[in-house]
Amino acid sequence: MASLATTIVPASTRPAVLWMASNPRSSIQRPAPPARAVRSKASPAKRPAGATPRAPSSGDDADACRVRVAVRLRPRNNEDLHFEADCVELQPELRRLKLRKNNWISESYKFDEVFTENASQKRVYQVVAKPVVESVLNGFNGTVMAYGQTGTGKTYTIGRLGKSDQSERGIMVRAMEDILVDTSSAADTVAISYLQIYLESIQDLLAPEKKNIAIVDDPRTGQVFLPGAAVITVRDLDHFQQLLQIGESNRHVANTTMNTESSRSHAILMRSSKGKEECENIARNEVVSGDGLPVIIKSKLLIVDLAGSERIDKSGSEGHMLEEAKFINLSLTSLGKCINALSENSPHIPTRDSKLTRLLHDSFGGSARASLIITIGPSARYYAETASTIMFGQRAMKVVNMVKYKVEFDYESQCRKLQEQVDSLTEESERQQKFRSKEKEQMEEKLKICENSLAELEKNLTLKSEQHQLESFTYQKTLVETAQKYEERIADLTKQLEDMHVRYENSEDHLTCVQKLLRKNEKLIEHYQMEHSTYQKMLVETTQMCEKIIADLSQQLEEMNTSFANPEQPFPFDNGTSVQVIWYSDFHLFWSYVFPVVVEVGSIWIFLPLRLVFG
Ligand SMILES: Nc1ncnc2c1ncn2[C@@H]1O[C@H](COP(=O)(O)OP(=O)(O)OP(=O)(O)O)[C@@H](O)[C@H]1O
Repeated sequence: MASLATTIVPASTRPAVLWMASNPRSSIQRPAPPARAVRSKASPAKRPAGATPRAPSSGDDADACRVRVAVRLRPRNNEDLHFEADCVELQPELRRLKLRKNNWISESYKFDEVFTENASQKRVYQVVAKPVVESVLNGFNGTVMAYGQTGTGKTYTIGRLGKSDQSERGIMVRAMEDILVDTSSAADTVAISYLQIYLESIQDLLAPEKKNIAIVDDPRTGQVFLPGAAVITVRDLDHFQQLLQIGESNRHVANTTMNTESSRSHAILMRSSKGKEECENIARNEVVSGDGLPVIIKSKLLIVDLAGSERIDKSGSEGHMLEEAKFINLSLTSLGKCINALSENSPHIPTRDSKLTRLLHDSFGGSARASLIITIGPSARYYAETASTIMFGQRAMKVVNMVKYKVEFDYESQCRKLQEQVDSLTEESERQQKFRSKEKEQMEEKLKICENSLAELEKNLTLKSEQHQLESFTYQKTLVETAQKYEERIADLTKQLEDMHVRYENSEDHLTCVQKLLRKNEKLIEHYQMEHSTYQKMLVETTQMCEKIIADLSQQLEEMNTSFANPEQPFPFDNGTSVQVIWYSDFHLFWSYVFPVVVEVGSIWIFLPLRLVFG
């Protein structure tokens, strides 16, 4: 069994990895789907449903699952210009590389692709990484790894951000670009972890406080996990580039004689994803037989930027850097051993020798589709390092992966779905309960209002009834009283009537009496009239007589006055006789006035009743 340890020249290193998800529980082996374009947002491609699970064994199948290896030549740098001789000659059209040991000895090596120093980043991605990315998007695990001597362009090829110049973008950014284009569904997620293996300790480049992260193997499926690593969901490409930048700033880098920015750790970017539509497809057609459980395919992509191998005597590493270089070379040697074992179909693969090989256990030489790009410099000065790298690539080309299609029942999603249903039902139930209790409260309130109204009505009714009773009583009383009054009145009236009858009868009697009296009075009137006329006659006569007397007397008086005035003339009543008349007017009788007339004649008083009768 050939060992890479013997072929890899101990040197400095700087590895990096991008990791994409896997299914830890159930896996079903399936053949690799034919390579095709990365799915577009508009029409996401489905994995062929009829693929039959089987492990590649030989011939075309074995070749289809073989690790693809491309070699990339770095352009000359200032140091290379000092050495005129190149040790490599590329024949890209033949996919061959000629390695010249000296002017006489040279060897040719065939690779899956040979990139000259003029090869663009885009072309490198399309040839080396894109098929793996497509494979990952179809549900397979995939690994892209860069290996090479320090300063030959691994980080340039893998991790270049290309923010200012998009054409400079490396494999990590371009892979994520394709993944994000494919991950259009809201159900799909893209999450990454970015780690470094530094001094045999796995550290989180996105959460630097996480050091010495443990590797967990699933003995049943052979899957590798890093449960302690931060998993960040990628929002978009800008976000991803920011994450890469953060990771790069946390990566251990040193200035060596061979590279001013030499990575002192292996960087590993892991990307995990899951596709709902594919799961449904598989659930319907292939995997699930009527149990109705959703399945999910998780695929994992690892992009690894290995630390560069370096010869300590050439890199000039000392002290801590020397310590770093030893660890780097140790892990790379361990990787070489594993690749040797894999290339020779050895029953034992010493993956447990280093953190790097443990981490790559299921991704390189495991169940993943893998591509390796080896980077070399042109200078003959580094012939041995270049030769070692080429041999590493040549052995890697013999590694055949057992590409597996990872399917697992999506208990988590099913559980989440059921939980959502339970939550929704609970929410609905609570809502209903709230509604019912609110309704109950409202009903109780209404009932209370009704009861109050009823009580009020009853009260009013009682009051009214009492009032009515009182009124009725009063009315009855009044009625009785009125009846009594009427009865009394009737009695009175009856009595009055009787009285009136009596009086009428009496008045009739009286009338008869009056009539009788009238008749009597008529006679009396007649009598009185007669009497009146008699008296009138008498009055006239008396009056006449009195007037005569008065006249006589007046004459006598006159004569007497004359006598008094003439004393020689004798007074008619010289004998002393005088006459005086006295009148009384207030004396009257029925229908007549009686005037008493007193006449004094001499010493005799004569009383004369004078009666006036009015007819
Ligand atoms: N194809 C290329 N075109 C242009 N420049 C390149 C190319 N490859 C490498 N370089 C340059 O060479 C230098 C070293 O490259 P890089 O750091 O990528 O090497 P490395 O293999 O990652 O080294 P290390 O292992 O020490 O980290 C960088 O300045 C880089 O820009």
